[in-house]
Amino acid sequence: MMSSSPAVSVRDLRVVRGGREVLHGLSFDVPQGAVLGLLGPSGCGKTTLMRALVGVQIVQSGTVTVLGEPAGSRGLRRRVGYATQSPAVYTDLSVTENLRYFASVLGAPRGDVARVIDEVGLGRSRDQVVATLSGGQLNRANLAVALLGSPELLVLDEPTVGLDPVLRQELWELFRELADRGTTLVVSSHVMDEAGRTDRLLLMREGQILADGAPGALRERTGADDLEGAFLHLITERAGSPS
Ligand SMILES: Nc1ncnc2c1ncn2[C@@H]1O[C@H](COP(=O)(O)OP(=O)(O)OP(=O)(O)O)[C@@H](O)[C@H]1O
Repeated sequence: MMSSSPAVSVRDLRVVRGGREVLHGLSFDVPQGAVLGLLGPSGCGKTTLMRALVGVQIVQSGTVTVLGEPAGSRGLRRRVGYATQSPAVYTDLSVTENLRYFASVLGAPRGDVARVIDEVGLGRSRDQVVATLSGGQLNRANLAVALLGSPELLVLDEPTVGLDPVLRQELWELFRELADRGTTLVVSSHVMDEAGRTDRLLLMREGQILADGAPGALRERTGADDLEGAFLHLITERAGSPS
């Protein structure tokens, strides 16, 4: 059951970067235990929005409430996990050494290290130095850090980039399992076929929300066979309507 109070609530969020407004007044909620997909072309503002959710982005105006507190509050530090696009792990340490280090920094239980290595499927590479991992393994090591401490909200910036279809599927299964246990996930992607695995989709374009809803409902509303078609339909519709 999803709880009635949303895990994330964003109202009229405006962000300026490099002297230019890049998020133009976004509003949306993410229910607890939902997997929200953030989709849109490169540069549309996905990373900026995620930075605002974890509280590392200076915002011009609007509010971002996470688990009942303003984004970035001290009390949220252990309750929110964030995996950035560029891996934060140390290249000269092994996978296990990295996770032990981050577990101690985050105050996560030591037993978490083995759990998260298993969850991301890096068991066979646990003692490998990060510099020698493949791109996909590196991605998963980075994701494992975000899973330490079992945060209630996971914000994952393109976690499946560079992974083969089998690994991508495994990771989406993990996201689903985490959501079933009550974790809320915000996952960005620019791969449309991944969007169908989410509970809710936020389609973004040029710093605005084009659509917000369940993948099936978006397909139905636009009459498109797939989400790629739905996305294109919405862009055309928007272009044709007076704003
Ligand atoms: N440090 C920065 N200074 C100035 N402008 C920036 C900065 N970082 C991002 N931007 C601009 O903000 C806008 C949104 O960028 P953002 O990284 O949020 O997009 P994105 O949707 O995550 O793209 P991608 O999928 O390529 O990661 C872009 O126009 C980008 O050029």
